Amino acid sequence: MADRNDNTDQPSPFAVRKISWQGLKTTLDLFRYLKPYRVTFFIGLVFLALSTGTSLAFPKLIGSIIEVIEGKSKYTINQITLFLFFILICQAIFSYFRIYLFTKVSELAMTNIRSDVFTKIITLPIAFLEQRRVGELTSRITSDVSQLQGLLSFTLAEVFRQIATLVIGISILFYTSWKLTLFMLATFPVLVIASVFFGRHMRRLSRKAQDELAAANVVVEETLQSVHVVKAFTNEPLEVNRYKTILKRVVDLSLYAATFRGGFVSFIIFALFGGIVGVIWYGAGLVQAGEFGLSDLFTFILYTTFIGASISGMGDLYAQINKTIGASERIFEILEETPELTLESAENAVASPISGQIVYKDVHFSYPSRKDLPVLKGISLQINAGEKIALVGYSGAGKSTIVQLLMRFYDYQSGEIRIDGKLLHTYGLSELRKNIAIVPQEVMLFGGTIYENIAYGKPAASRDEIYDAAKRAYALEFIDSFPEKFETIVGERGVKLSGGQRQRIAIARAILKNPKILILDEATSSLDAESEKLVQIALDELMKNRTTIVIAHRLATIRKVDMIYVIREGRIAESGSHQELTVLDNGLYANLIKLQFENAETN
Ligand SMILES: Nc1ncnc2c1ncn2[C@@H]1O[C@H](COP(=O)(O)OP(=O)(O)OP(=O)(O)O)[C@@H](O)[C@H]1O
Repeated sequence: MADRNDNTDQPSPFAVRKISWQGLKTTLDLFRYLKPYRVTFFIGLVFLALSTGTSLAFPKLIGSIIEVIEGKSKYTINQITLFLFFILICQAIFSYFRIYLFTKVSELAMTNIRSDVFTKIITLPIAFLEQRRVGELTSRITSDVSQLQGLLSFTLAEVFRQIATLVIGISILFYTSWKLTLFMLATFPVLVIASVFFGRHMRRLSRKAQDELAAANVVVEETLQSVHVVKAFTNEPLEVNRYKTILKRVVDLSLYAATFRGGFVSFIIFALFGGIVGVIWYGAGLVQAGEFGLSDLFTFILYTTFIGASISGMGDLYAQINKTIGASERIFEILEETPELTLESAENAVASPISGQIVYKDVHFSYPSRKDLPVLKGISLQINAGEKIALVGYSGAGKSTIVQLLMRFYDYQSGEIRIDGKLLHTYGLSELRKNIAIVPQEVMLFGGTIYENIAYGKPAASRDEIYDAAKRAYALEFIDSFPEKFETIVGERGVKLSGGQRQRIAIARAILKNPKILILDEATSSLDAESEKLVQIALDELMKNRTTIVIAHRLATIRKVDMIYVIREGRIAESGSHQELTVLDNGLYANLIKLQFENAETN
């Protein structure tokens, strides 16, 4: 939990900024995802234009009814009302198709963006992914893409409608009476300036509140993730207080923002209606002077309301577009990264035919996130095909790092790693990794059935192969003890398997993968005697005929290996067989054995 508040160096997703051309270009670039659906999109645009047009016809038609009342029209009230209904029906139909088509296009395009972003994330090197928080990457796929979808399904239509309302509305008004239009327009600058000024300040405040809310969510997320730790330390009150403190900041900020929003809305209502009252006052004078018909005044007032509403909504649209640009940039950032492999190459990869001889020669390495800190300082070792070696040493010595380099999770800086005499990077990534299986310390089970979890080792495996793997991993006895057997759901929402059972699932996975090279990261926590025995037999079965590197914690495994390498501070301090190393005077291994395995030996 040490890194719970380390998000300070990440730019806030709600940071306030101006719309930049570069950002706008990025957003437009993402429009290429619309390309496959351009015909549907275009038809949607036509419906958008039609529905905007019909809604703009309303004020005119209502004006026409007044004309009938004034006796200045050649139509009857019924005729015009009928026409109004006709327009209403048209508008309903147009709006329906506009919404349906835009939603269809945006859903399809967003699905493509989401799967592209996910594909990119999953094919990026571990070094890149390690530097990001999981939550941050998830939010790119969820909220950032949703924001973009909002632009397509809603904001775009609104921008179009409001601009059309402004242009067409003001043109009709000029045509009706230029004097009154100029009078009306004179009241607008006040509205515009106020809405820009207040709008900017309010956005800043609401973004701060959103930031705080996001921080509050992080507390919930992290507390739930580490709920065992929280409860073990009886720190429930501490977590609740932490949450409450942030919530209070959210409320304070929101209330402060509300005073501005309240003031702003009041002002807008006052200014908008004040403007309308002004227009009525000036227009009524014109009607009295005979310069202007009553119906025209009616039409005029309705259009003015439309236009006023459009202008006051502009600030909101600006904010939406701004947010969308931010979201697009974050999506692009991921899409532009260079992946370590392509999905196609991974799909078509077959394990390169190797025998499994491994050579490390003077390998130096430091992690990309801590370049100045050498972790491996000249590792040299040789493992012949089918041999078993153990890496032992204190925590943090570099044992896991040695095997991570073999999987090419990271690239070493100098020295050489060869498999069957060929340099590691001459193998394709997937072809290499298909040759290696890892049984990790902490076995991760995916939500799903036991069957699916074993099949993870070889998704194309037949039922027989999976049963056989489970049998050879000594997992059948516990799988059969569940009523649903292989169909038992495990993972977050399913049955909780014990440490030993999880390990046997991992062993079954590895058996199914059938690799030439096996990496065994033994669990430090000991299992009960019965589980331990079963796991050990299963491991022995798995290690047969495979080059095996064990990160060893158990005496039972260490005794059986051909060679032990003792790692200290990134170097090989001692190497030899168990017998050779235990007799070394003041030897590191002898000490380790004494410390770690004293109990095991006496058992
Ligand atoms: N992803 C990483 N980024 C930066 N530093 C790392 C990373 N992983 C490990 N290290 C550092 O590299 C050093 C060696 O770690 P490594 O995990 O290889 O040790 P280990 O011998 O396997 O320890 P353990 O037995 O506890 O797993 C440690 O100092 C660790 O802090």
